[in-house]
Amino acid sequence: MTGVSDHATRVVVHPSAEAVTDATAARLLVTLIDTLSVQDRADVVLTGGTVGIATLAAAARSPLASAIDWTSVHLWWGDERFVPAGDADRNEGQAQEALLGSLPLPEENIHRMGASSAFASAEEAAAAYADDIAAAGAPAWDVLMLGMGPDGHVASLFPGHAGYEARGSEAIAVHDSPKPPPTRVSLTLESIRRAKRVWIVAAGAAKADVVARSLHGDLELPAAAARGTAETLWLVDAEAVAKV
Ligand SMILES: O=C(O)[C@H](O)[C@@H](O)[C@H](O)[C@H](O)COP(=O)(O)O
Repeated sequence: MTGVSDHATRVVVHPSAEAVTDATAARLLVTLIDTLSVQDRADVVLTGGTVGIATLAAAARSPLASAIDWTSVHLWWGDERFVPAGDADRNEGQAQEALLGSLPLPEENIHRMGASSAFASAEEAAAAYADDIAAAGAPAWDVLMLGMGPDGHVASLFPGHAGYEARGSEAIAVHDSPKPPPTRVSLTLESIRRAKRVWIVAAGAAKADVVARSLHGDLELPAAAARGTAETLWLVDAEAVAKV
């Protein structure tokens, strides 16, 4: 894909899931401090999932969070569950509770994907999100974090599903997701691959098979195709790399 460099994927192995989330939170906050020392604005794409949300909770506990000018940080999502606003399944609600609510973030910096209470279809929510991204100048995401499912999905791009192949748009509707809830909105692989830094966070033995397959370049798995233009990092625990 154009613009994607051929840098090697790097794997950082931590001793436990907790160490993954603590270290990823610290890495995110330091990267934001660094980024905002050389540019006016940073665009970060968040992920749902256990590890992703625990990372945000770890960031909330970190003293580094107070060293960041949050008015210059814009937050986006890699995917969202198409359920009503306020539903406990919403990735943005979980992120709000874990971190966003404790930060001095202007509301206009929080780019949530649409909920089913606001949009008639996931297609409309995806189109509105693509418009939001275009209005922001289609940023090269400074950091894009992705959780990974035990099937090798990232965001809501699932192996063998049409969404993984989608081209020509920033965001898509996903139906019949193998992971509930079934209807979702996701960034496309194209949008993901515009990121400067892609960080895949994963912990636990249930991920060991797909971590090994992804790192061997098995492109049936969306996780293997998610790469940044400057950096592709796997931030994992020892159990998740046991089969590499
Ligand atoms: O909407 C979602 O469910 C997530 O965005 C999803 O892509 C998640 O990140 C992975 O499934 C990993 O989740 P765990 O960390 O809970 O295994």
